Amino acid sequence: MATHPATNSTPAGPLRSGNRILTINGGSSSIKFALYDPGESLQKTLAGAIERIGLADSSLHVNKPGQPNEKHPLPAGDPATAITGLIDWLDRAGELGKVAAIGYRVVHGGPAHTEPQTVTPELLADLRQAIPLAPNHLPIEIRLIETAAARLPGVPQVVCFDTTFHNHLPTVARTLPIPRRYAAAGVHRYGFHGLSYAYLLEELEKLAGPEAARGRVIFAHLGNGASLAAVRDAQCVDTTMGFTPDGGLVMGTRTGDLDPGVLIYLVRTEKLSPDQLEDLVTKQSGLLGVSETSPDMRDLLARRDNDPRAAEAVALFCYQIRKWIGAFAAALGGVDTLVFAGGIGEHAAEVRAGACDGLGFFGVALDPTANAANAPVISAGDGVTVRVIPTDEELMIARTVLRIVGGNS
Ligand SMILES: Nc1ncnc2c1ncn2[C@@H]1O[C@H](COP(=O)(O)OP(=O)(O)O)[C@@H](O)[C@H]1O
Ligand SMILES: CC(=O)OP(=O)(O)O
Ligand SMILES: [Mg+2]
Repeated sequence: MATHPATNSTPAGPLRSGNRILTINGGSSSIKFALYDPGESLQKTLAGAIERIGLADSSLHVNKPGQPNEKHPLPAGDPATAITGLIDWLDRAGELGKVAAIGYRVVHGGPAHTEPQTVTPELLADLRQAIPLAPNHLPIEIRLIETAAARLPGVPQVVCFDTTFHNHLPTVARTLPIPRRYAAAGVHRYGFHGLSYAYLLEELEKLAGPEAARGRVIFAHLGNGASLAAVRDAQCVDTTMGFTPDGGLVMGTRTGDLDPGVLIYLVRTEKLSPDQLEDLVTKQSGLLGVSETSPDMRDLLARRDNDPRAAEAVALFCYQIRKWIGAFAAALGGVDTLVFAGGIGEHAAEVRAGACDGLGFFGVALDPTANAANAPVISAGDGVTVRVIPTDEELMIARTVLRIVGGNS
């Protein structure tokens, strides 16, 4: 196959202090980014996000360590416009010329790509083939890679997959109960949010020691997309998301697990096309569908005293997390540590309290004051240690880039 220079990224030698690694974490409504100096301690020099992509009031938020946060209007009708705007802004800010490598979070690499690697035309072709496995994420992620590569030709690019953390799921957790021939074609549980889980596991070891990190741990990554992972002896033994990031726990706009009979019913009675069905279960459902107002937990918590639909959406989210904690406690044979992370997990005390409510029978009890303060440890008593750990997918991407593209000078 002919190579396209803009997307044929090969390592360009060791990264040096003063160079920058640009990390890009693209989602359906936001793009998070960061710049790292690849010197000794891999220091973050700048971070930010483009939010509300596709809406009239999209904006660029920038945070430089030790300086007040900046917010700039940035027209971003679609992700390609957003990334172009970001690159233009980095150029004006004098940062673009320092970018010596780019790392991307890519949600799904399909069956063929589960380990981080440099970007090649062949990889991009395979990612295009894998779009039906993550239709809400992959088209955007591919556009981001292509657009950035065209603006920064010759700069090495590395992709890091969300699925890598779950590569060794036990067969019993990996298997979906459909005819075996589909499993052979790659239809099985993959699991996602793996960069976040890998970071949280490392942080847990730093905070609580190797024994805790090798114990029975349940991680709850609760953001717009949300999942839980059960980890024992530092290996993932099960996770809520499945073949696509649409499964498992109810999410902002995604159903999570749903009786397949509902899908058959909708196709039969409403004559929905595959695209319409996808839009229904991935964009109109979840917290948005139940509340009829918003997919955003902040909005729902603010409304729930006056709007029973918002209250029901919050209650459903908490109830499902509690059920998954119970299920994963069974899978692990008990729980030593429970970790909350992600925008909701890190900031919404009410959700953590709701999720843990009634779990005292197996040793989960929260300290209400610590929980309200989003403290690092929010449990009471000597049962399960419940922690809040801010996640950092960007740092995991930067570390991977450094490993693949070249060491420190
Ligand atoms: N202070 C807060 N209280 C409650 N929810 C919050 C708070 N801050 C952020 N969130 C929620 O976190 C979610 C976004 O999480 P995030 O991890 O940033 O999402 P993603 O990376 O999946 O786009 C939204 O539902 C938002 O309302
Ligand atoms: C996998 C997934 O759902 O990612 P996000 O939470 O970023 O949408
Ligand atoms: Mg996220």
